[in-house]
Amino acid sequence: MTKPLRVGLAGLGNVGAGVVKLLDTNRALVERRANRGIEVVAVSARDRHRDRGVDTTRFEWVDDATQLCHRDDVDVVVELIGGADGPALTLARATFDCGKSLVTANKAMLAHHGLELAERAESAGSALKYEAAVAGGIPVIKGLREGAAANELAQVYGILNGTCNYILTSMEQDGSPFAEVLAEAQRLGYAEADPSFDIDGIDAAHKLAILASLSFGARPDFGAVATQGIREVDIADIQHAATLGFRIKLVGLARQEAGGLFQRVHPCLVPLGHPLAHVDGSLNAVVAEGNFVGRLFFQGRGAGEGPTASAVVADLIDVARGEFGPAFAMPASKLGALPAAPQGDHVGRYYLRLTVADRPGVLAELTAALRDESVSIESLIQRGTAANGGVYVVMVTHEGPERAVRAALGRMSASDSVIGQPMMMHILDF
Ligand SMILES: NC(=O)C1=CN([C@@H]2O[C@H](COP(=O)(O)OP(=O)(O)OC[C@H]3O[C@@H](n4cnc5c(N)ncnc54)[C@H](O)[C@@H]3O)[C@@H](O)[C@H]2O)C=CC1
Ligand SMILES: N[C@@H](CC=O)C(=O)O
Ligand code: NA
Repeated sequence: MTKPLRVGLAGLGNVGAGVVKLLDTNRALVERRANRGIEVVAVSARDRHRDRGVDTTRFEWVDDATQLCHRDDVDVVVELIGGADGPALTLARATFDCGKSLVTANKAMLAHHGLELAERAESAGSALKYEAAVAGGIPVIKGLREGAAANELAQVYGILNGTCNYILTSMEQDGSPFAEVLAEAQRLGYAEADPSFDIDGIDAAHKLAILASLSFGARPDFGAVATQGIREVDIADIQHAATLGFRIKLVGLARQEAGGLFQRVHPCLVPLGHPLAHVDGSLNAVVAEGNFVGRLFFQGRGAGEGPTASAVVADLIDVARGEFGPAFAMPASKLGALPAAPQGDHVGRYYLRLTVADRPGVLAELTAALRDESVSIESLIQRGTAANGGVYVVMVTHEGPERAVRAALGRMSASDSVIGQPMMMHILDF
């Protein structure tokens, strides 16, 4: 049998410790599948003595993670530090400079520097593998890069952040307060080091930039993703949505439109009949639509130690087998800089929730604003009393350009009758 693949592991947090546990538990199986052993030889983290629930003292300790790739006894580096820049990026560059392969779960780094890293990997004849970076344990990178490679993809979208999905599901099912559920998601190891990356949609946007690159042959471009998180989603919105036959999910969506590549992360109303509506807790799901394969639906655990380690070790098995290939859908030199589609051109139905003073004539004011922007309404309900003493007015528009709906909302917000910030959300209609 070929000599074992020797791993230098940078980062021993949730995911790093999970990788060590998985390799311990499934050692013989991994060896059979890779046709050679996979052995961690050296590790690096911030704190040498922390209890990680697994023995890491048997590995060589390296204070400076960058040194891992320079060691003669390391064939492949696994980067599980995190962060778009800083030590993770330094290590990734150094690994390719050393002519070695890199496995990473770092979506932030790939969304910002994916093209550069793919070019470096190709020049070095090395592999850049990142299955864990998008939707944790779900094999969606392999699914799109390999399984769907023969298809023209019309759109790719899904629930890409386990922490947000866990929060929205708990708010809906138990009425739990936002802050309490976020703390629980952190305890369970789902959240990013800075959880605002989760709740502000940034983490999902990192993943969407990677999915868009794989799906449309674009260079990963985090800056082109319009991003809105879940901070403004109120428990009242969740209840109104349920009354109307929807669930609220944070959805990342990329599609080719007439004006270019549309990329957005935003809370959406998902009809109960759509499979995404039933993806709950820390589960993630990705939908891709190909011109020959039709609709693909990937679902599974998107965050946490075990599922993420599963994806990291799957990549290590690829490297052990010598299965390299381009990092994204095609060689880096062929990835295009696609123009971004104007967000206002997006056509769809929208949910609008306003809190208004309970007095005559208010509804007439609101409907006048909609009429002036040529937005037509499919349904309108006035219900419940908000905490600020106003009443909720909830509307669902007919399909139309987003620009017009935003303009109408702007007019409505300017009215003295509207209290506080209105909420506007997209309805997922495909
Ligand atoms: N936790 C999850 O469910 C998932 C995490 N990821 C990604 O995996 C990566 C790791 O995430 P977690 O394990 O959750 O983070 P974590 O915060 O639990 O662990 C980070 C580790 O990196 C170490 N570290 C920090 N600076 C370092 C440096 N300069 N040199 C060496 N080690 C250093 C820390 O000591 C710690 O052991 C991140 O890129 C994250 O976005 C991806 C998918 C799921
Ligand atoms: N913080 C992320 C972890 C996985 O990528 C999430 O909650 O999805
Ligand atoms: Na994955």
